Amino acid sequence: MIHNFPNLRIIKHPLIQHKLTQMRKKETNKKDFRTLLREISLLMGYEITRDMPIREIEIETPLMSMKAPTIAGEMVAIVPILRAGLGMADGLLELMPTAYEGHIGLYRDPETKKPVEYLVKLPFVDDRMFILVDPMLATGNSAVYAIDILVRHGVALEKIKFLALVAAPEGIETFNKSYPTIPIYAAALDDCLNAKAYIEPGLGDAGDRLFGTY
Ligand SMILES: O=P(O)(O)OC[C@H]1O[C@H](OP(=O)(O)OP(=O)(O)O)[C@H](O)[C@@H]1O
Ligand SMILES: O=c1cc[nH]c(=O)[nH]1
Ligand SMILES: [Mg+2]
Repeated sequence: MIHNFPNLRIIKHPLIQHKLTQMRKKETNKKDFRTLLREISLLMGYEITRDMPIREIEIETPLMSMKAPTIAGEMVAIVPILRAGLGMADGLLELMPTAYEGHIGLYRDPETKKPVEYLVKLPFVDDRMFILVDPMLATGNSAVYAIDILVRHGVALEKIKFLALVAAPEGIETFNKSYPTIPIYAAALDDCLNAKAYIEPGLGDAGDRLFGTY
């Protein structure tokens, strides 16, 4: 089925695609699942920070002074939606060790599929770019709820990017009902949700595979 999601950017880098396939395999163990998620997130982080602002500063090399580029403005904030988002934050922090990190703890009520909030801790806004991360965009309820929190916290819509690993069309539909201008980066757009609102073909329960829980 052809979808038209203008704010969806599927990152097709061969290494990302290869590693995602490895993650999807049901026989991939917790250790490899976590390592692969960190590696993919680092690679996706490279892609989504292409438009970071740069400014010139005066420096001295061992030979002479020069004007050199450096990252401008406030350092980005990486905000994983707990728990599975933590697996993606690892890779982004490896790429940007000085990034600030916030946390939004949500779990999806098994019955209602609605998010239940259990923790919110965020850095000061200071005109900072906020990268919200969660591997799975299934119904989209968690992502929308988390962005609602960022907006209430004072983050401007144009300062928010959403980074997922696998997205379902239903999740993007829901996301775009509230936030059609916020870019969604993903490694794959899968087919649909099953009766339990799991993404098909998907990769199972990201949090449980990451932490060995059930
Ligand atoms: O788009 P949605 O339908 O909201 O589903 C996506 C959310 O569901 C899963 O989290 P879960 O509630 O299983 O918690 P966990 O990450 O701690 O495992 C997943 O990690 C996403 O956060
Ligand atoms: O497929 C899915 C859907 C929601 N949450 C997950 O972890 N996996
Ligand atoms: Mg989760």
